[in-house]
Amino acid sequence: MDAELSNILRQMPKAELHMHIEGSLEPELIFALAERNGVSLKYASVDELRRAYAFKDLQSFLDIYYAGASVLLTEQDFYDMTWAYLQRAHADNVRHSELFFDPQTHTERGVDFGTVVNGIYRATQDAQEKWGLSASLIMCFLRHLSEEEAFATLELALPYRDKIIGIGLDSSELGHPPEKFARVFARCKDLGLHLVAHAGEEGPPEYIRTALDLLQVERIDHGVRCLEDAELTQRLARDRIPLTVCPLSNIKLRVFDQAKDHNMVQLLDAGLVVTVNSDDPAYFGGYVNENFLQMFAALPLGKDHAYRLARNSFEASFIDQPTRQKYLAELDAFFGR
Ligand code: HPA
Ligand SMILES: [Zn+2]
Repeated sequence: MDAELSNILRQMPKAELHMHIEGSLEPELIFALAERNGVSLKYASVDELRRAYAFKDLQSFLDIYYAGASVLLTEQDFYDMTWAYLQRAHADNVRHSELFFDPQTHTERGVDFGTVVNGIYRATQDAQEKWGLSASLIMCFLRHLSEEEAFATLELALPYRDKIIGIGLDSSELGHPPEKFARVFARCKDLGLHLVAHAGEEGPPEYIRTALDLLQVERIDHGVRCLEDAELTQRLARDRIPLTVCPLSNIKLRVFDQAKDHNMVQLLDAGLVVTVNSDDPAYFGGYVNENFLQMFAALPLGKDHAYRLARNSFEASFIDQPTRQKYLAELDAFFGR
């Protein structure tokens, strides 16, 4: 890739819409927090932990991801993790980020819901103040747990309603279809929360359709398997339902073998509102710019695609209209449009 294009990808303003904050926990920070909190890990060193990051599918990743999150206990831990991510996002010229968090991973271990939200939220406020980087929180339900447990988590979240912009659905996709959570998503919609769900990462296109029809989500996280269903693909394009695609995640979790096999170009050619995101950057080999760089190096993508992907990221976001217009104006100026 030529230097001009790689500079454009690095420097263009962008939004990140699919990033699990627990997936930004770098091995060094896992070890530092384990020591600070007296938590023992089954890995002897940072290197040994990093060597375990050879995944064969989503579940083999999730097992390690939940083990890594076990070092998080105090509000300061959640703050430090979030601050480390926001610094990297700022360095990648991310202007706006929507962060997923998984409260059940922590409340199950006896960590208070408020400890989780307050630590993450305080870091987002500091990023706003320091750099003007806007960030908001999307609370995910773990789909391998029951709908009843999701309802209980929603109850815990109600006192923090003003700190949460939306609801997502993550963890093991196969065998846990969207309809399992139809009622709790309906309740979240009544509360005025934005709705998204992981669908069509490992699961079939049918899960994308049921996420739209039964959960009424506004965006699909991943969604790369939509192309197996032409009618669904047309619907996503016509209704401008954004897909938050995570290229390095897809490769690490064996959804595609290599970067050159990714279907990003086909998704764009189908007229879909594609965005590029890092998913779990500490585990998958890079933050958002690295995802752009590796896709553009491997696929026939150029400057116009860069503009379109950055534009999509702001259009697909849940930011207020004046802020969106401000970011889009900055983007147009950057590209001289
Ligand atoms: O990519 C993912 N898929 C499902 N659940 C997750 N939780 C963190 N990352 C992921
Ligand atoms: Zn994800």
